[in-house]
Amino acid sequence: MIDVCCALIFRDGCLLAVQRGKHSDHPDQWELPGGKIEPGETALACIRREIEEELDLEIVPHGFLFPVQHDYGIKQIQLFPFVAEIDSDELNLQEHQNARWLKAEELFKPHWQEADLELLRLNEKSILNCFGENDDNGRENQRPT
Ligand SMILES: Nc1nc2c([nH]c(=O)n2[C@@H]2O[C@H](COP(=O)(O)OP(=O)(O)OP(=O)(O)O)[C@@H](O)[C@H]2O)c(=O)[nH]1
Repeated sequence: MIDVCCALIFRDGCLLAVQRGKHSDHPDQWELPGGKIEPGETALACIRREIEEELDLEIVPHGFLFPVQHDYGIKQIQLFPFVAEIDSDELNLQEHQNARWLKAEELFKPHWQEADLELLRLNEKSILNCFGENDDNGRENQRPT
């Protein structure tokens, strides 16, 4: 079982999704930024390191969601999701070919990796709540339902 951490990063009521490279496992599919936990590393240290390496960003994780286990046939992974926010607008993609900020109603639009799809379905309610967090201007009321 491969232990992998990933981050649900929210900014301005949107969730960050990133697209894997053309020559990676699962080419062109979308995922949450993150990566494998290294030996001796805590999950928290892992997610901070991976986000720094992949996006050139510092995050302060402030919550976590239910993990999922997924069997891809050739590999089995366990995915540990953290929730985090960032202030910066500056994403510097180091490994991914693309990034997009999803609105709540776009959550299932990207072609997610299978494990992510399970993770999003399992945690859907909590994730939808995160889209509205920190929005005390009532802006969420103006979103199409
Ligand atoms: N980072 C990340 N990996 C995911 C997600 N969902 C998912 O199934 N995976 C799988 O988890 C594994 C993590 O691999 P990775 O390539 O991102 O990890 P890493 O940065 O440590 O890679 P490396 O071994 O090339 O250094 C891959 O098999 C990937 O397909 C996700 O949302 N984020």
